[in-house]
Amino acid sequence: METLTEQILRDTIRIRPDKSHKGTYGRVCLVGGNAQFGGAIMMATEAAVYSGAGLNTTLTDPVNFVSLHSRLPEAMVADFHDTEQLEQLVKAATTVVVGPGLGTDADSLTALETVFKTVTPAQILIIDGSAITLVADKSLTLPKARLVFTPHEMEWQRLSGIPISNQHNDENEKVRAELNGIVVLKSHHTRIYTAKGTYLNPTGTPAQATGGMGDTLAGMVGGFTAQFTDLENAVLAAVYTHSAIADELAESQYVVLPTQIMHQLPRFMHEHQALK
Ligand SMILES: NC(=O)C1=CN([C@@H]2O[C@H](COP(=O)(O)OP(=O)(O)OC[C@H]3O[C@@H](n4cnc5c(N)ncnc54)[C@H](O)[C@@H]3O)[C@@H](O)[C@H]2O)[C@@H](O)CC1
Ligand SMILES: Nc1ncnc2c1ncn2[C@@H]1O[C@H](COP(=O)(O)OP(=O)(O)O)[C@@H](O)[C@H]1O
Ligand SMILES: [Mg+2]
Repeated sequence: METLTEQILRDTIRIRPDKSHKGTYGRVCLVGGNAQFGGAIMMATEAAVYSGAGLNTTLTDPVNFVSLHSRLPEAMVADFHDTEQLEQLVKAATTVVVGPGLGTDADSLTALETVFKTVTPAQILIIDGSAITLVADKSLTLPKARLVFTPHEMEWQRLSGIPISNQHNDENEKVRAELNGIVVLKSHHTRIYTAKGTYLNPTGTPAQATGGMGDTLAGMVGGFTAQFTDLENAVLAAVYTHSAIADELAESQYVVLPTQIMHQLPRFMHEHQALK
């Protein structure tokens, strides 16, 4: 297992060429946020926007439209119950993030199944939170796409069948290979399983142990993968950055809020950008 270093930032975060526009930096489509968990998709969306994704559209329950827009006018919104619109927006995306605050009721399942039916092999699909729980509970067939799973240990237990106490590298890698994607197994020592290798994230702090922290990471993975070309590096850099910013803030804070992390992204990415 390789331990990540700051090098992953220089390998991934690019100095932007002058000759570029919003279309250059990818389209993220985020699906989630039922009436109970609107905050989750708002945090994921805000994290994608602050990561620098060029265009961001959020499909959520309409009860979340006003609150999302009032804090984040940069994002576009649509109703996740509208299957036709969901299909259109998924088709247009570079990266789709599904699951933060999606919930597990019949409407949530319909939205997830529509995403799975619509996404194509060239597209990146980040499967987080409730979407992981639904895949496990309903034994859903995964689509052919560039898949990235972001489970915490309990979600990984549901999806992989491996109890938390037995989540060792060999067992985890075996299930990752079956899933045919990248797995970000989140914990106090997050490990990332890819076809090329297994990585340990050395950054992170218990000050991060608060609701919405993973929703924020899912949005960042969305933003990074939509704009940086190497999928594996983009995922690794997002995981490293999320917790490295938390470490900085935890030097003077008892708890670090997800919204504080995302607001540091433009500054942190500026400090770590590099030429190819
Ligand atoms: N503000 C919001 O709207 C929030 C919405 N959320 C959404 O709520 C839905 C349910 O997700 P939850 O994760 O809360 O519920 P889950 O039921 O999926 O998992 C939480 C349970 O897993 C246990 N657990 C064991 N190991 C863990 C680990 N390493 N990390 C985290 N939990 C671990 C926890 O103790 C807890 O009992 C998701 O869609 C999620 O996105 C949450 O992210 C919380 C914030
Ligand atoms: N003690 C800890 N040390 C380091 N990172 C932590 C710790 N506790 C939680 N985290 C991080 O916080 C995030 C929690 O994700 P998740 O449980 O999905 O949150 P939520 O669904 O509430 O948004 C993960 O990135 C995890 O690595
Ligand atoms: Mg989560």
